[in-house]
Amino acid sequence: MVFEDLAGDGRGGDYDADFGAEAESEDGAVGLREDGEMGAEFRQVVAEMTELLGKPNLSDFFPGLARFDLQGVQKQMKGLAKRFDRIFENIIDQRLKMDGHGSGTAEESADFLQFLLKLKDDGDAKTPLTITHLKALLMGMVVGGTDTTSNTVEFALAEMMNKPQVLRKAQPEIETVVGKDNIVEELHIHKLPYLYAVMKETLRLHPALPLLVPHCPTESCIVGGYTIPKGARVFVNVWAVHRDPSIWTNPLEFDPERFLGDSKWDYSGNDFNYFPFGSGRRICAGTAMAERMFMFSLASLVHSFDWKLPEGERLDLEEKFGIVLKKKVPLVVIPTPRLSDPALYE
Ligand code: HEM
Repeated sequence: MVFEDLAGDGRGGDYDADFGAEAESEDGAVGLREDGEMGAEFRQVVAEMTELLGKPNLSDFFPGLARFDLQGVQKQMKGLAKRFDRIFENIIDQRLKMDGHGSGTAEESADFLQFLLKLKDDGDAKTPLTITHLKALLMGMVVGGTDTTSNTVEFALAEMMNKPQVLRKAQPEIETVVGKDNIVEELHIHKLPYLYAVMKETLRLHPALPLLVPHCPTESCIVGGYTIPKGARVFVNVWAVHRDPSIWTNPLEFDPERFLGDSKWDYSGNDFNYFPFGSGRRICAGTAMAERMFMFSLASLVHSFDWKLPEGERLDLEEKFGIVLKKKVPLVVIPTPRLSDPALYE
């Protein structure tokens, strides 16, 4: 197994050519053929949407030109939104059909979607949850939470391989909590302070959204002596703040230790020296999930495998700047199992 392209975007060529995963079902409905194909299409739409979100759009800078959609960004985005919608409808339909047959299958797989559908059915007359809300929520989660988290895990592993003493410290910590005869489970991840420091340090050096998301004041205001006019597009360069030598000692060094002990840094959004998840009312809605996904993925990778670079490969930590920060060259590494029982890998 080669661990590569965590972001799932190592694609090239013509995306539309791949958008052929549709088939006419017996009842004439157009649907996606197989779960696997749906998964591939899904990953592709997420990647395309993330890329498009980061594309500078003339219409944002010259609103008078917006109706011409000169770069076709709006048109492309509408197309992607339709593709997303179709995928979600398919998944929801499948789930509702399972429910309808009363086979018990849906109950067995009581997952987040199941929970949302129940919430919709139970209904709250004051703030009803409709299928449209539900689809919007799922879209927010996948667009906001997929590439951000996977890119952070990829950077963390790359940094750990670049600094083997970090890996050598993380592995025994996990081993003590989990055991070499066991795989990582969610209950373990709260007992790994060193790995948590690795996560914080990765988010300092490589914040997944280096300029946060564009903000726009509803009223003119003065910040630090500068007037920010109503409606201005404001980018906050958290990437630069996280590397500011007046705040951080050796800012360019990957050093998880700085987040250990009585470290005062947290990312609750109250400290404008360290805020990888943003701040205020629009702070990341998925911080808790990001923590769990990151910690679970990285702990599992580091606990279950030793990692090395392919023969002759050089470790490259360069970043590709965009609205979502990612590695310029995807990490390609070779895992070697390290757990005591091969059955744990089945
Ligand atoms: C390492 C992982 C992640 C990082 C670094 C991150 C970072 C951010 C940042 C910086 C913002 C903008 C905050 C601002 O401008 O002040 C944001 C917004 C958001 N994030 Fe995340 N995020 C991550 C994972 C997730 C996950 C897993 C989800 C969903 C499950 C998620 C959902 C959202 C949503 C919905 C918003 C928009 C919130 C709003 O505008 O009210 N994020 N995120």
